[in-house]
Amino acid sequence: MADDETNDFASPACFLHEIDPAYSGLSASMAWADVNRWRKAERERLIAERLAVPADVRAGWGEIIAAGVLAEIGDVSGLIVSAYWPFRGEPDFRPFMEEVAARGGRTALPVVVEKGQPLEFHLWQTGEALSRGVWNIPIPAERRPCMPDIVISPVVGYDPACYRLGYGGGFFDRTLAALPARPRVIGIGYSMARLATIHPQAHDIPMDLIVTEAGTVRPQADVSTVRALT
Ligand SMILES: Nc1nc2c(c(=O)[nH]1)N(C=O)[C@@H](CNc1ccc(C(=O)N[C@@H](CCC(=O)O)C(=O)O)cc1)CN2
Ligand SMILES: Nc1ncnc2c1ncn2[C@@H]1O[C@H](COP(=O)(O)OP(=O)(O)OP(=O)(O)O)[C@@H](O)[C@H]1O
Repeated sequence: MADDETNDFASPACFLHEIDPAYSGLSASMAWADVNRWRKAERERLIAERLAVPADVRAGWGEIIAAGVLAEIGDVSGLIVSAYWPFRGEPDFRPFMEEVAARGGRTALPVVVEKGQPLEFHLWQTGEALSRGVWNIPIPAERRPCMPDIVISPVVGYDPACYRLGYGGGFFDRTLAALPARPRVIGIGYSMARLATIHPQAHDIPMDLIVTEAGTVRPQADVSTVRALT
């Protein structure tokens, strides 16, 4: 057979582009090995792109995002809110933690106990001592494990179904899967971190919503559910 005859059949026609991007089912379009490779490359690209944004612009976006989260969570008195110590150009949520404390909430930081294991959350508020944990990430010096009511989860990338791409440790997914009660999980990031899909896998757990400087993203499935009910 001549080459040009086989070419018609070399790869099947792909209609994936016709699938509604709101489709939040698991990605069957790529094998995990390919998804994993793609995620590695996307993480590098997204981190490099956000670090290329001037620090003062990022800081301005961070303030807008923090205000958006505060508006979203409302009254936090009596609640435990976990945030994070920022690195690699993540929005700086330390002022947010101060604001939560000023409003009567308690704050916590995530702690990597061991690679491949769920995170722990430990109470920490501004001014309290920090020590260095795994990967030198600052963690509370005093160990006071807690169960947060709200978890703020910084994203490297996100998609319209509110799936989160992180740094590749699988920590938040493992943690949410292991917690006895599910906290409210708010992903936060710059709108430039948006991806059409992160190619969700069985282990990926979507955020309840994602707050960016350009607005709030809720899983599109919710939108169609609401439409279907009205
Ligand atoms: N600010 C902040 N703190 C956080 C998180 C976060 O996303 N942001 N985490 C959210 O989960 C946890 C830390 N997650 C991390 C996951 C991977 C790497 C990391 O450096 N990974 C290496 C690869 C390591 C490996 O493959 O073994 C790398 O990227 O070079 C760092 C932190 C807890 N603390
Ligand atoms: N609940 C789980 N149980 C076991 N392995 C898991 C679980 N969740 C994630 N993993 C594994 O962790 C690895 C990284 O997953 P993934 O690419 O989703 O990380 P990520 O969400 O970007 O990272 P992070 O949450 O640390 O920021 C994968 O190999 C995945 O199979």
